[in-house]
Amino acid sequence: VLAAYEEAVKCGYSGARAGRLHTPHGVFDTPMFMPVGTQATVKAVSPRELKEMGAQIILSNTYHLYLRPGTELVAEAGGLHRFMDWDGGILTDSGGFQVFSLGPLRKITEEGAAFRSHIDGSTQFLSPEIAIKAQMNLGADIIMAFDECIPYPAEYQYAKLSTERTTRWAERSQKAHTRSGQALFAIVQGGMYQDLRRVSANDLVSLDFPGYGIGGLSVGEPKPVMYEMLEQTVPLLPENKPRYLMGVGTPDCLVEAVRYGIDMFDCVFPTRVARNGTAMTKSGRLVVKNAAYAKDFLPIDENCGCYACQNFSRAYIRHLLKADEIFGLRLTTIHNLYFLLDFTKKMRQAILEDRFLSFREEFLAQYCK
Ligand SMILES: CC#C[C@H]1NC(N)=Nc2cc3[nH]c(NC)nc3cc21
Ligand SMILES: [Zn+2]
Repeated sequence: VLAAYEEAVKCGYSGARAGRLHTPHGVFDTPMFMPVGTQATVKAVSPRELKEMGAQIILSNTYHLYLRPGTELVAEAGGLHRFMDWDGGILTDSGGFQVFSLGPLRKITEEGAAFRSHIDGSTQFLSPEIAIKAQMNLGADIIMAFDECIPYPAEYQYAKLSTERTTRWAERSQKAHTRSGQALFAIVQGGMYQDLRRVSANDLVSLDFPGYGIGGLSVGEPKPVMYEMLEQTVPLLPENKPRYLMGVGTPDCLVEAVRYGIDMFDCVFPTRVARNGTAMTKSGRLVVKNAAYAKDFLPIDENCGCYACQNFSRAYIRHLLKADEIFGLRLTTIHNLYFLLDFTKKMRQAILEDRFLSFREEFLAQYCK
């Protein structure tokens, strides 16, 4: 039950694999894309629409919910599933990344991170113990250890000390985690240093977690560097445990990461670009707002099975976006989420039929970032 992972099929010539993730809210297929619902909602879409498009696990952020409305309040409401009426899987991030990327940082000590709330400027403090207690209150199926995020770029010495602290904090997260039926994943750090990545992975594996996140990639480094880090790190993680590449990403990154053996992804990209009128297609991005589509009565993608493509034209969606109609954002968001969910389903099918490498070749040949 603890996010037990059973590997169904391993693709011969790469690390790609298709598996199933067991959680208290169901058994879910991997590779999987998790729509981001930072503040207990996936922006502009309802839980019913998420179900309809095939979403299995969604992500929420402890940092945001801790600051507002408060994780105790969510616990009193019956937990995050009840609060947002979502009966699928939920993964919560620990706040480690957001503390470093959102709140004006005050001070990091061995104890934890002091910061100012980006909402009201109040002084706040997160530690492994506080972040784990907050996540137990939220009641997600999978929760993340509280880590210290290495900025990019970072000096070797700084990256080394920070990675070692993340491992100590992972152990403290483990000790603070007392909720059964809920899986705690560790987060592999190490910046862009292969040796630190290997040390981080080995140290966390010896602490024995039910799954492993990989953090600090896709932060602006050249893609070959990201793939090099994956090649060095993923093989050190147990084959029978899920690997989650945090915050990634675009379809080309997904297909490469799956090739190296990544099972789970989350990314704000599809929902974020949808809100400025950009649709994702297998040939790259389509800016529906462009004048070129004013009289284009075809759907965004004729082969797409989503609600937007089945019922509406580019001209109509462009009209809504130009008129600042909320329904326009809803349609581009529905399409982008469906596109990524369907893409991971296609990758899984290709792995099961042992044709993943040709699937990857064909996709990359057609897709331009
Ligand atoms: C360094 C580090 C780290 C990771 N630590 C935690 N707790 N969450 C993350 C969320 C992310 N989103 C993105 N987007 C590119 N990268 C992420 C990295 C992390
Ligand atoms: Zn569509």
